[in-house]
Amino acid sequence: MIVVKDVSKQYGDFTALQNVDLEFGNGLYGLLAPNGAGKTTLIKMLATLISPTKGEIFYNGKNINDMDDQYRERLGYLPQQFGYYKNYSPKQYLLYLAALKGIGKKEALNKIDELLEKVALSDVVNKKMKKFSGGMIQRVGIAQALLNDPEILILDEPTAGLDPKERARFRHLLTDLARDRLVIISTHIVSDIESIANEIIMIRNKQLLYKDSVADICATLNGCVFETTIDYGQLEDFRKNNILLSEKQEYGQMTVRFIHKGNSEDEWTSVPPQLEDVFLYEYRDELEGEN
Ligand SMILES: Nc1ncnc2c1ncn2[C@@H]1O[C@H](COP(=O)(O)OP(=O)(O)OP(=O)(O)O)[C@@H](O)[C@H]1O
Repeated sequence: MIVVKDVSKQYGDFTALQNVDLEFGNGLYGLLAPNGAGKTTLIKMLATLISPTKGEIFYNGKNINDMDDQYRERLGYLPQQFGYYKNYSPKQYLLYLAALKGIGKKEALNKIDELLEKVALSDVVNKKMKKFSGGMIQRVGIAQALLNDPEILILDEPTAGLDPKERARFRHLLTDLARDRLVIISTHIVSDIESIANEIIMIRNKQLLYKDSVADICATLNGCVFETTIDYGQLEDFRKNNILLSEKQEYGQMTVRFIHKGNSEDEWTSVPPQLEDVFLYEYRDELEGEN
């Protein structure tokens, strides 16, 4: 189990994270927040690439920085941008990394075959990676993170740039990997993790906002999410009085999904909150500039 205890991280005068407490057991955890919220900072601390300015991180009761290699032997990590050699085949690349990790060649070859099968790249083991799609490269990235059979697997925005089909494949793979290990994946895309994460972690204003199941996080907006149809001309006023989540134009009218706390109106339909609703609601200030 990993315990993050009262961890803060400063970059010079800038505070990236403040007083974060977290616990991770086995299973799949989705670290969900907009860009710049501090996901990579947390992940780099969990991977011992940077140290907390304050607080400690423990693995099974021991400080991970003190554990040093003992911890890293148990860790698989895929950074946001991972370096690979495009003229190498996946097999050559993984053999090279295995050698760096001190894994013997025979053992490495067996392991590499097994891993490339797991990430569905068996038919391209000897093909140069320069022809690979973004999804295929990310799967090579996962395979390299699994070389040492890690108890902990940490993936920083692994679905960036993937198409919907690759994302779906990724979700299956992650579910499979999380059966017998701790998997932490960071993303700003709700649908990447909504259906697969045991728990979602949300960070806002440098602090932990939620660490809970999707159902419990959604329940924070129970009774507050509605849909209705309005005339296009009413949209501006509607925006002033409600928090708009989405709008769709249909036959000259607008179907809007929105949040309203307080008395509702008869023509509004109350709908069950989705994780996307909570995301848009909680990060409405951060997301404002993006649309
Ligand atoms: N080395 C650094 N020096 C100074 N500020 C940094 C450094 N690394 C990150 N930051 C700042 O800390 C904040 C959190 O960055 P971080 O990369 O952890 O966010 P993130 O949620 O992972 O976003 P992204 O997905 O864009 O990487 C940002 O405001 C960022 O500019």
